[in-house]
Amino acid sequence: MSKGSRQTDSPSLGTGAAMRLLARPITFVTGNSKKLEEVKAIVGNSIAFNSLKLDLPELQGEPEEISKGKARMAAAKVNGPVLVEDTCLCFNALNGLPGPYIKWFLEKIGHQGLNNLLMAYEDKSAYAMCIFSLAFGPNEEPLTFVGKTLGKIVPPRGPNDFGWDPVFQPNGYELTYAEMPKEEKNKISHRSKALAMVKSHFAAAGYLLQNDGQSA
Ligand SMILES: O=P(O)(O)OP(=O)(O)OP(=O)(O)OC[C@H]1O[C@@H](n2cnc3c(O)ncnc32)[C@H](O)[C@@H]1O
Ligand SMILES: [Mg+2]
Repeated sequence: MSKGSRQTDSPSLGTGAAMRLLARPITFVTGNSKKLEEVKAIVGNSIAFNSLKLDLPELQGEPEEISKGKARMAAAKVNGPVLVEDTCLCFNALNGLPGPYIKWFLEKIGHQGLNNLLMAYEDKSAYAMCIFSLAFGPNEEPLTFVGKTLGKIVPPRGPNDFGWDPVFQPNGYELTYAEMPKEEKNKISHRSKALAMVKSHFAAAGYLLQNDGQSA
């Protein structure tokens, strides 16, 4: 884990960086409206933010570095503090792949193709991982917040609303993410675990952020 990273199971919080956000609204940048929907539902009123719909380039590399690079690009576009996230779906039998490349895998081979990738392996276990990055400007080291949910890859079940939800069944559930009520997914998801860290980070600084009503 690199410098500035927070993991769900090690909530050590620093307050210095968050204090600097007081004067400026934060912008959550994503091209994915389903992500935005979930982020809004999970944070409720606890973090005020603007949003900007922007498709940033898909980077390559280790997941945390990808998320940080995305934050730097977003901060350069917005010219202010930003929050971004990058989502991975990692198959243990494939040493973590497709990981950050899941978007293209899903687009090219679909749900059945993702199952087929694991056909030769007994081990169908996988984890969903979300890495939020908070950046104050394009030239500053972003802070990262990592959330993981463990599960397995199954033949698709449930509505095809959001990405790979129909093929991911979290441990302890008989339902895929897609089959769960949204509120249930948002209680246990990789995204909600990472956002809990983001919320703690802001809460530790003792204030709530204000937005300026600008969202797209
Ligand atoms: O603009 P950004 O935020 O990058 O949005 P994106 O859709 O490009 O998202 P990623 O680069 O993080 O790629 C993650 C892929 O996984 C999908 N995805 C993300 N979160 C998911 C979730 O909770 N359930 C199912 N699919 C998800 C998403 O639709 C993409 O295909
Ligand atoms: Mg993306």
